Amino acid sequence: MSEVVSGGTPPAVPPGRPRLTVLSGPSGVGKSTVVAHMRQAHPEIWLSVSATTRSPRPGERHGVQYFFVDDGEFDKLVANGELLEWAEFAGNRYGTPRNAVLERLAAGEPVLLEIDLQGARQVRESMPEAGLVFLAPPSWEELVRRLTGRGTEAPEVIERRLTAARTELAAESEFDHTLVNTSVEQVAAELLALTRTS
Ligand SMILES: Nc1nc2c(ncn2[C@@H]2O[C@H](COP(=O)(O)OP(=O)(O)O)[C@@H](O)[C@H]2O)c(=O)[nH]1
Ligand SMILES: Nc1ncnc2c1ncn2[C@@H]1O[C@H](COP(=O)(O)OP(=O)(O)O)[C@@H](O)[C@H]1O
Repeated sequence: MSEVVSGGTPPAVPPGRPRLTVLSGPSGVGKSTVVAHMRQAHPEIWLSVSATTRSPRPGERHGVQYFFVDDGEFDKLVANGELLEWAEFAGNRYGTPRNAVLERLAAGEPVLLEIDLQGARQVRESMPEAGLVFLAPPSWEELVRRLTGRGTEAPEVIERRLTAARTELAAESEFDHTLVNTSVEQVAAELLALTRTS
């Protein structure tokens, strides 16, 4: 007869070893770059694809970087409870589709969310076992350089994002871990370690 240890299926996420990791940090700090670098070598880390009302940048594709939806569609996602969290950021709305995340977690796979501070706070409330990681710039000047140098936003959009960045940088202490994005390779390795143990 096989031994019954706890009388049930073990939880997909053992206590103290959450497999849900949230990565936040100011726009332009390098979140997408670091995540892409990590996932190139470790595609098993599943990255949630968010819904957003912002317009695609050149090269972005529906269902890859984001699900690009209009205001009405986003309203429906909210009304139907289909989002795990959502927030308005610099004039657009962004949200994490709930079911896909829960399915991956139930399957025991490591899940990564790349979301803003407001979203990170909501996840902390609804899924306190999540590991919250803050990606910080080496300096304010370097953040401005990266955001401007990326060349994807108009000057007034950059200004909005830098205003949000001040609030986000001030909230760093709410996170479980801070990684400073000086070297993409190094930070990607540190993030990988956190997705496994955070
Ligand atoms: N709350 C929340 N924030 C998101 C979500 N998806 C993306 N974001 C955040 O929205 C902000 C703007 O994203 P984006 O327009 O792609 O600009 P970028 O991060 O500067 O490349 C970033 O802080 C993202 O992390 C989401 O599903 N929920
Ligand atoms: N460690 C780094 N050193 C120098 N430039 C970086 C580094 N990480 C990212 N970048 C650059 O900074 C810009 C913003 O990076 P991105 O990944 O788009 O940021 P985010 O996703 O946080 O908005 C990009 O042009 C990217 O190539």
